[in-house]
Amino acid sequence: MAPAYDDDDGDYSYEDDAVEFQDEAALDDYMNDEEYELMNDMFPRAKKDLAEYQGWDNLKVKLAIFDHEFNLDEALKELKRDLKKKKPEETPSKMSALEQLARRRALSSKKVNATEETFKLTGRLSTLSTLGPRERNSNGKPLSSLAGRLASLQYKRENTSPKSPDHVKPSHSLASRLTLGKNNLQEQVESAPDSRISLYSKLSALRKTKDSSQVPPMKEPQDKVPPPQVNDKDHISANSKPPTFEELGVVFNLHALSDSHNLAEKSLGISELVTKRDLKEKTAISRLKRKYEDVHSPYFPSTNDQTAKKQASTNFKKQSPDDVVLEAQKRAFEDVAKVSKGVEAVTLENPKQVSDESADTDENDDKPFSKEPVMRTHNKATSPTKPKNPIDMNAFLHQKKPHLSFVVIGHVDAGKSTLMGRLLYDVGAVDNKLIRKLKRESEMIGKSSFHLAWVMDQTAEERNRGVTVDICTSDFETNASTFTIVDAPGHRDFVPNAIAGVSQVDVAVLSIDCSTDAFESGFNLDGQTKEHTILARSLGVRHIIVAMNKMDSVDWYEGRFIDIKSELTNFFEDIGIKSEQTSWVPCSGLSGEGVFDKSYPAGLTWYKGPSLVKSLENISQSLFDNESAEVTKEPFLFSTFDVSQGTKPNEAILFGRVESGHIQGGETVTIYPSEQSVLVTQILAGNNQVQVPAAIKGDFVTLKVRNAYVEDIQVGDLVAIVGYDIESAQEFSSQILTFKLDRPLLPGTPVMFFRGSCEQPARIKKLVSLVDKADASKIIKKKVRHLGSNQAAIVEIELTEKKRRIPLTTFSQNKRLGRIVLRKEGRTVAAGVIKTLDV
Ligand SMILES: Nc1nc2c(ncn2[C@@H]2O[C@H](COP(=O)(O)OP(=O)(O)OP(=O)(O)O)[C@@H](O)[C@H]2O)c(=O)[nH]1
Repeated sequence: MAPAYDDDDGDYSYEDDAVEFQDEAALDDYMNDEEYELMNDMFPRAKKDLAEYQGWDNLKVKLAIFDHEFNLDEALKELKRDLKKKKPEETPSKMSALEQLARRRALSSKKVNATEETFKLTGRLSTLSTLGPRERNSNGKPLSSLAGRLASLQYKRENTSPKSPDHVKPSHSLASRLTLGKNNLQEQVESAPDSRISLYSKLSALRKTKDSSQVPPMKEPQDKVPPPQVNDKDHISANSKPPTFEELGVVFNLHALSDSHNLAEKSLGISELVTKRDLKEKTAISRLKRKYEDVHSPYFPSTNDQTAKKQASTNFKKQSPDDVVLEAQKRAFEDVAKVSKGVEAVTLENPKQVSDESADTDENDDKPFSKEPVMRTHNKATSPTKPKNPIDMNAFLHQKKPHLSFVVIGHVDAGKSTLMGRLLYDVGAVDNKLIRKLKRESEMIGKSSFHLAWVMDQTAEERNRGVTVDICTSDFETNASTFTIVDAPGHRDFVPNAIAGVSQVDVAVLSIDCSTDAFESGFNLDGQTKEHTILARSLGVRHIIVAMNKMDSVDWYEGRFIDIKSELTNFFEDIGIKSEQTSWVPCSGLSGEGVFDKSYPAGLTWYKGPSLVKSLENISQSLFDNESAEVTKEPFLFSTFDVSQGTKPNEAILFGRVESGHIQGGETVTIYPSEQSVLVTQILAGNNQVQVPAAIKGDFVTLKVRNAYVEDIQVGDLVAIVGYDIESAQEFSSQILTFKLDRPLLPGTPVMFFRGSCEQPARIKKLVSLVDKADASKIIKKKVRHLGSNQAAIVEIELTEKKRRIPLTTFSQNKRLGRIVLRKEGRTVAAGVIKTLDV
């Protein structure tokens, strides 16, 4: 029978002695915390002890331990009585010592040979000169794996070379790097001169038959090169030693590697190959194919077990979650590039010269778009409606806990998700059952340290709304405050999502990986620590809490904390973040010290400040104290992060953030730019979407509205109380500060415009003037031809998506909604504020 749950003390209680468990998960969930910990300690030991036995599974072993009340010896005794021993040949420990030695030697010599051969081949693929000789230890064993060396070479290239316009950066994961390398190799082979392609076409064709879904079809050379002739001299017998590429007469022309501009895109860096000598086609190709696949299999060096190897290779050939998102990003940028191409073709003097090809067309209308926006507007209400059950807002504010939204930013792998998973777990926002489930699932794929990071992902999956805005939010509560976490991905390719995330919050938690060398790689190289922080500053984040994370990995060493803090403080000063806007908390997301209430290790005496959660509570309270008075005076403004159709006709569900003022059920609001006035029927808040009587500035809520035309509402639309009009515009003047630029910004330069969750293709229409960075009212220069790095300027910006205007507010109207970010070719090029609309 199913275990019963005792709600009072949070423990499971036995209703019946004969409890049956269908699977391991059921037993895990049945145990209380203490039992679960004991089990986690004993179970691995039991498994080890039963290695020579067959016929057991995890549930059986766990049940035995559980039934013997965690007396491991007794449990094992009983299990061994019931189980059969494996046959001698299946038990390596039963082999004679000599046999074991012989087997080990045979295996290791096989592995060394394979690795050496692969290294020869790969060395040529990725240029030996760049990799350098492989470091070995005193026993002659390689110090780093081939895959590691390839990944590090790739990493160096990505981080030292300018990026080409449409470059989509590879995922940081090794698997993705190697997959990308494989694809780049393919692309380069496709562009190789026809006369040199014959061997490669064969390789490609072989690969294509095997994995047609992964590899794009190879272009056939225009003039086919006759197959290489085979003569006896060059005959390679099936029994001979596998040839190296030199023996096969194949060399790579590496001149493309010197082209530093394209280096980042070239991945493994092969541009051409030339067949020098003839070879026996069949044997050579099958060998090459094997080697090629081995080299490009991310799993190659790790195992000799063929089944495992095959399974792993198959798994790695599937698109990883990273790859799926990267692919979507790539498509999005391709669309932008298409639009930008059309935009570039337009001269400023004659903006209507959009070529027919690049002009956008409506699916239902074959005509190219006109300059006039295609947008349905509705009848805007002019008089407000009263709340259905009016409440006294002052009394409501008095009893309401302060609310704070924050984003977690930082370099890839800085431990952001783990930190948030830990935080949610420790404050009680996720239950034990979920954590145990995630632990089991992550252990199954050998990534047990990720189980806390999966907490954020898990909640994201459960909340469909994350899909549109590509960020996820999670609510939690402490005794003092309520919070909304906005999770921003660290990877460079997700910066647009990070912008959307950062622009929705009051505070940023900057996660810094304090482990040895990790901070440096996230900071000094082209990492996201700097870009995210600059974005946070540009988008009006009020306070940055620096979570000095992974301090457990440096034994809570104060010197490390001080070094990183001083380097970051200099950087903060450079970008105008004041010291009173920052707090510093040493912590470990993995083990929990410094996050909520887990105390620091006894040895850590140098930090006496608040934990991460306490720091968040302090800021939340002080912002609330300073601003709650304004809430009753400001007009209600709301930005939309997600829109869906309600269950009733003409009902829309809008998820977003209250940007100013307050709202109650029964009030009428207008949605811009479609100017449709709708009635707010319900306000829902929190992870459980509980109905609340009112929402105030800073709250993340869902508004159920009636009388809506859902098809005319989009992410990024603004909602305002009746009587407060919002302009919708396509052109505006802006005061911007440029970032580090590879190329100057010119009139006509296409950019991607970001305002909160709203993202639109745009272009710089006019450079009006250069202004003083400290005081924008001081004009330094008029008649500006281009903008370089780190310059402050007044510019006119034009949105190039003509079908729909977007609702805009100036900075003076709303400090948050008036902020913008401009990106170009995957890089943030400027940030600023909107000064005036429709210039
Ligand atoms: N020693 C130690 N390792 C940690 C800590 N926090 C995270 N890690 C490890 O660091 C790795 C990355 O952690 P994540 O939480 O996935 O990092 P992330 O910043 O969310 O990664 P992205 O979302 O890919 O940018 C995982 O292997 C974690 O187990 C910590 O406090 N101490």
